[in-house]
Amino acid sequence: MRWKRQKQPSPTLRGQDKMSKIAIIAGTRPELIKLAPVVRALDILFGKENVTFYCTGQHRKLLDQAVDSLNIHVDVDFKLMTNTQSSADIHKRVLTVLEKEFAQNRPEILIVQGDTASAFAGAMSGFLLNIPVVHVEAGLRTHDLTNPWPEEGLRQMIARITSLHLAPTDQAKDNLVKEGIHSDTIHVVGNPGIDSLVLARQEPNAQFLLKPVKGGTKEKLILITMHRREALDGDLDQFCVELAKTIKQHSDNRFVWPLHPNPKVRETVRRHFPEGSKHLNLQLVEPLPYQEMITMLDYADLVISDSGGMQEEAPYCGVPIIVVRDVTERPEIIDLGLGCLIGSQAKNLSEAVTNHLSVRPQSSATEKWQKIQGHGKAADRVAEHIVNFVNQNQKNAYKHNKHRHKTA
Ligand SMILES: CC(=O)N[C@H]1[C@@H](OP(=O)(O)OP(=O)(O)OC[C@H]2O[C@@H](n3ccc(=O)[nH]c3=O)[C@H](O)[C@@H]2O)O[C@H](CO)[C@@H](O)[C@@H]1O
Repeated sequence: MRWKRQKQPSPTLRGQDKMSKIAIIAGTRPELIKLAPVVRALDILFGKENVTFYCTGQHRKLLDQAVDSLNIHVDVDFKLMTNTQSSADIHKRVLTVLEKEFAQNRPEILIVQGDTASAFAGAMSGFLLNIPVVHVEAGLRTHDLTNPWPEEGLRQMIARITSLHLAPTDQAKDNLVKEGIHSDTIHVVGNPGIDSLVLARQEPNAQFLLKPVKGGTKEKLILITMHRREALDGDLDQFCVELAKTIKQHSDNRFVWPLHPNPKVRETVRRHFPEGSKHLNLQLVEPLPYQEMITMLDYADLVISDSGGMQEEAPYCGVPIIVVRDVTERPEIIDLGLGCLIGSQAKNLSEAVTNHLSVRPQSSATEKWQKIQGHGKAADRVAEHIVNFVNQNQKNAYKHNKHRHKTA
């Protein structure tokens, strides 16, 4: 996927005395996928030289794969990941490097996305240095601090220290208002991750799909991703038990599972499906480059997943999703009949697969979800609100300075 980072600022900003410096922080694959279109839109409005895309390197391999696949340029990569990193450790190191960086290159605003350690520590560094924080994907909630863990807690804490909340949906905005966030500071913008998806669908990469597994022509393709941390103490084990039954009962269909690199995920999965064992209709593969993943998704008949992004992307492509969790922060997809929640123990997985393979989601429901997600134009809305926010901040600062000079 190709996009250019342009140098000329738009007319919207030409009247300004000084060009604003914008910092954007990402640390993981999904943040990169969702922020790449935002970086591109901000480059156009503010000029590339005023937009710095920082990468903490919280997740190395998946992040590098996404950088390549999205062809996005990272300006500063802190390369923080270690093999033994704990959650506290990564938070501490992100805070430390950003404090040092911003002491030298202070941005006017700082943008974070979602609910990762990089997003939280990034927001915290802005808060502590008195730099206004903009939160993309604000307001997603399960209201259960253990699920997803630690993401739900991180999202809620980011909201407390954010100045501009860019919510993907009306529901997300309502969640924030109920938490006492002033509605003037919240804007519903859709999901910029879908902008990346729309672009990826324009250049399908079907390499992986061309490799036949069984030679069957009527087989349906079921795509699996599973990696939630709260599932690693038992639920993932139970999921594998249910999956083993399911692939047997659906032996005419093909199941493909790109395995997350987390060693705990791999070790659990390999205990149930050892390398070299004959599960002819289950393929365990390496994580797919983003573009191949989206092509695969477009070909898929069903998705089974605990991922946040997959809950947005599958329904967008009209592919039903079985969500292997107890709660979801994207209840709209269940309400619209685009998927179901079967619980983190995946009881009745096989039955759910049968049901979803026999009925496709209604196209009117898919269209509603596509509209909610912003039709691939969310990044422009994000950028527009950021321009207004920056302009407003500069006006306020000007008034404040004038007042100070008068009273001095
Ligand atoms: C439960 C939850 O909501 N979790 C959060 C989590 O992401 P989330 O749970 O979405 O994280 P994942 O690691 O599942 O990433 C999903 C993304 O990776 C892509 N993919 C997946 C497998 C593969 O082999 N190749 C590939 O490219 C998918 O197409 C999707 O775009 O952090 C995100 C970033 O802050 C947030 O937006 C989400 O809210």
